[in-house]
Amino acid sequence: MKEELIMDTKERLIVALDLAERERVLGLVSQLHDCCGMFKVGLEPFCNYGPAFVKEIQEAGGRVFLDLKFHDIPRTVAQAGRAAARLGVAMFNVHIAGGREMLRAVVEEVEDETGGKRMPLIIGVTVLTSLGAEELFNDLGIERQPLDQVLFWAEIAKECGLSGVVASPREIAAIRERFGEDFLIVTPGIRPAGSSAGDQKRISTPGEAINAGADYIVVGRPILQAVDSREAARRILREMEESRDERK
Ligand SMILES: O=C(O)c1cc(=O)[nH]c(=O)n1[C@@H]1O[C@H](COP(=O)(O)O)[C@@H](O)[C@H]1O
Repeated sequence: MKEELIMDTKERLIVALDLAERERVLGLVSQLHDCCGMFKVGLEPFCNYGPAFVKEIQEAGGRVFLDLKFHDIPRTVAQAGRAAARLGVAMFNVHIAGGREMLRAVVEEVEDETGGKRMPLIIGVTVLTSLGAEELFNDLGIERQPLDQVLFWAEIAKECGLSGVVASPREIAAIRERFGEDFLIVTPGIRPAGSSAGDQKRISTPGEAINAGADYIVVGRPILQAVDSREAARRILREMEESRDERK
């Protein structure tokens, strides 16, 4: 029974493959493919191994979240989105800070590429989880508090037809309340009790994120750096499962 529940919850766990060693990454994919819903291929593995690597993960049975955080002029991002759709990724992301025209252009181009069928989820990055109020103001000149800025950008993402947003655990409840159940929330900055925060600032445990209403959680180092990565992933799944039970 518990095993069945875990299988359901596993779709919500995204493992970030932030590693440079190709064999290690492929080893993790085979070790973890039955305890997570997607593998996130971000800048590090993509710059090391390119699109062929995405294909290799897909051939090994993994669904891919392509995390390249597109942020450029509308045409460039739209064409990159088309290429991501052709790669067959399940999800990719763009910075909402690129503006409405960029966001609308990428949605349109991906719809055109896929004919609206089997479209990848397009997720908007709000305020990076490594930024706090101080950096937001001092480094980006943004006077709003992180929560207000996230809600401001989430509104734009929704208006432009994105599937949802990436936001830290601290903003999940407010996004859910304002934008409803159909707007996806993808949450990195996840740290099981006892893990070190590293460069992340706005963090929570897996259970807290699920309780607050996250659809997906993204976990990198707490799984990658564990002595037993599979056991670490399964422990996170158990915590997520317990929190879903509490939320019902
Ligand atoms: O878009 C992301 O996935 C992302 C957005 C964000 O605001 N913060 C953030 O940490 N991420 C990604 O989520 C992952 C978190 O990794 P860990 O901090 O190692 O669990 C990294 O791959 C980041 O690139």
